[in-house]
Amino acid sequence: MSTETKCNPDLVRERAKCTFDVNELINLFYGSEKATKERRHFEDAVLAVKELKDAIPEEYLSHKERYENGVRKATILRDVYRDYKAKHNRDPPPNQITKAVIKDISPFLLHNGMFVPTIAGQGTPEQQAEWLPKAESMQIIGTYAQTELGHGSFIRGLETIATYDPKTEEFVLNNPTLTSFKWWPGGLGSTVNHCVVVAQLYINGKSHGIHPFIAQIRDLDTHKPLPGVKVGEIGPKMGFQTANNGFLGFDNFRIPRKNMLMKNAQVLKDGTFVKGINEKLTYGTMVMVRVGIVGDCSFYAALAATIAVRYSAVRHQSHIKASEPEAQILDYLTQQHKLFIAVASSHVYRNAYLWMEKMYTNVMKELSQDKQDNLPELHATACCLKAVCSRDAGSLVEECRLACGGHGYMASSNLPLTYGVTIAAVTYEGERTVLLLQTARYLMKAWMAALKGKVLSPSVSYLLNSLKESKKPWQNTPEGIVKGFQHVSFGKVKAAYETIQKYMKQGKDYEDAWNLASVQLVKASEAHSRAILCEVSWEAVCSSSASPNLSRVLQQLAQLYLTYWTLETSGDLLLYSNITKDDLIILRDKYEELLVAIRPNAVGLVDGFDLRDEILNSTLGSYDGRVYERLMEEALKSPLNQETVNSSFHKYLKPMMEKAKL
Ligand SMILES: CCCCCCCC/C=C\CCCCCCC/C=C/C(=O)SCCNC(=O)CCNC(=O)[C@H](O)C(C)(C)COP(=O)(O)OP(=O)(O)OC[C@H]1O[C@@H](n2cnc3c(N)ncnc32)[C@H](O)[C@@H]1OP(=O)(O)O
Ligand SMILES: Cc1cc2nc3c(=O)[nH]c(=O)nc-3n(C[C@H](O)[C@H](O)[C@H](O)COP(=O)(O)OP(=O)(O)OC[C@H]3O[C@@H](n4cnc5c(N)ncnc54)[C@H](O)[C@@H]3O)c2cc1C
Repeated sequence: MSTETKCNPDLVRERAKCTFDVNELINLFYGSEKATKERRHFEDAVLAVKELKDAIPEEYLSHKERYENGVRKATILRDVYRDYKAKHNRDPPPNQITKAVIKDISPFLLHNGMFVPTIAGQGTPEQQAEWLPKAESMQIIGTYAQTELGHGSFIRGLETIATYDPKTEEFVLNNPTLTSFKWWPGGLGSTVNHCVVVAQLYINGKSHGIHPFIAQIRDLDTHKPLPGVKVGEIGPKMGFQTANNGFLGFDNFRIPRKNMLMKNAQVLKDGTFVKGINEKLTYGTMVMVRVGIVGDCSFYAALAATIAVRYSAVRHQSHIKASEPEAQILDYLTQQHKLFIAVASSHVYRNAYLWMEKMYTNVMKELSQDKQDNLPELHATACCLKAVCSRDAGSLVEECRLACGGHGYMASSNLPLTYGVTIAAVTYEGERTVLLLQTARYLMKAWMAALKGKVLSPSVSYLLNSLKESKKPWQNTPEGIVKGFQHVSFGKVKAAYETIQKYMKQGKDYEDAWNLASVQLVKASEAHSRAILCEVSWEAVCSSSASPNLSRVLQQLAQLYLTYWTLETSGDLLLYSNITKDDLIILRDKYEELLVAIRPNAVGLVDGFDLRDEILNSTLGSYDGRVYERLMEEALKSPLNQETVNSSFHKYLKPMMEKAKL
């Protein structure tokens, strides 16, 4: 980090006010002092590579140049990872330094994030032994090709076909229609030479559902598409410009039998199909990534909050009191209302991610012992938390951007790109509504079990408690608020269930009744997610090992989250809990007190995310607060400022002005 001496004086004053030890917060957030040291050490190693620095901002490059620069940097970054591993005999610690290097999304994201994990998770030991060493060492580069032009959400409807030919012991891949073309996979456009292709398996004319296959699609030497492969890039998007998303179609393209990933289902040489213990295990990589996305949401909220809070400490505009100098915009309570929820939410998502990671690890361990009982709970929880955290994080990033006024609209603030990237997570890895409806299926089953007095899984056991406690008075404490959210979820689950029953009594079948109740079902899932986020995050701060000074601030943040959402969803609470109008007025006052209490620590709290200037990549958010200098320095990099008079003056403007004189 930069030294205090060069800092903007407002930021120096802000840091002097901080009531807790920022380093303690950093170590707590990232796990330990050792983890912080190792992460910083690795980040230093990456940033020391001169070739990774961009000569001009990415925005001035063409689509093609941006991609090529992205690949160039991704390969150098990969070398740094490899060297670290060779030297330390372990992978680099979790870090976000890719953001400092690639800025947008790496063309290798899908290779590392889904191709390798799918081989590891869906391959037999022999298949892992064949492909993992090559994939991990980047001798082959791959992606996860599932979505098609016609189908993304409903994957049982995928149209890519893999027909088994027992004579040659091969699968024949085909994309018979335009809508069957793979569309979206990252890196597919021009980067990868392999992919996991998810396709409908046909044996002797019989369909056996969707399965993952490994296909080599480009020649390893020439990189030309192999015969029978049509592949390309899908073009510019809201973000993800360097992710190199592509399309792919096969025409009688043959792959050997061993290329079907067969940890779950298998196809024997003679074409016998052997079912796996649970066909949904084929969807395993998606579950893992959904868990990871909750962690990503924490990062994006932290990044946007760091930029907006630091900028708001530096920016002065208007007066709170006419007799006093222009105020730091951070002193306006409205600004605190916009920003502190992003700081608090980042901590909430982080704690939710750590909690989900544990659940994921336990279930994977159980699955390795053929125990599947907790898989439905994992799937349902990963779906709704991914859905709610990504939508909220997108809104928080956008609110941070708006809170920076005009300068937040500048690409150099890095808030527009951050929004484009964050909001993509609402759609990828399962569209929000679709995932919330998956959770709703689980909630309906849980509710029916609750009605029968059965024991419920831990994440939904509150449904039983709420059933018993519905008469208890409201308590204006964090624990009381957590219970309140559980009551809301309980009420919405019950109402959605009863709506389905109502339609069925009117003669509708279950599917139609489900569709007619689906707005309520989605809202029940959202309420369930909020109840989990509130409970998990409150428990995490209460059980944290932080010092009293830090603990006080972390509790304030967690309470801010609880109170913010109580006020945002007061209608639901009035409907489904015993909260009163007077309780809400007390909580409104409490919320405002929390904003004021957090205010002196705002800069310390975002410093506690320990995001380097290179990761923030923002004129508004750097540690030293040289906002105006950086805005001007970046503007001067515009190609239009490299010449005093642009040729368009002589070509168009001057002739127009002269014509106007006639
Ligand atoms: C420990 C964690 C470590 C974390 C490490 C972090 C690493 C990664 C982190 C960061 C990111 C890196 C990568 C980012 C990638 C970004 C690029 C994006 C890539 C993509 O988008 S890939 C494509 C993603 N596509 C989707 O998500 C499709 C969404 N659709 C579906 O998943 C399914 O179609 C469906 C679930 C909506 C429905 O499936 P289906 O029709 O087959 O099922 P239903 O009939 O509805 O339900 C039947 C039954 O099955 C249960 N079920 C469904 N899915 C699962 C599952 N995955 N697991 C278990 N069970 C499942 C469902 O609940 C039903 O059960 P019941 O019948 O009700 O009992
Ligand atoms: C940036 C980005 C990167 C991606 N990367 C990859 C990748 O690497 N590999 C890959 O395979 N895919 C990738 N995808 C594709 C992504 O997984 C899909 O776009 C996503 O799963 C949503 O599917 P869809 O586009 O078919 O949306 P649709 O399902 O068509 O959604 C459109 C609307 O229909 C609604 N809808 C659909 N089904 C239902 C239902 N059953 N009930 C109620 N409403 C419904 C949705 O709620 C939504 O409002 C990527 C997408 C993006 C945006």
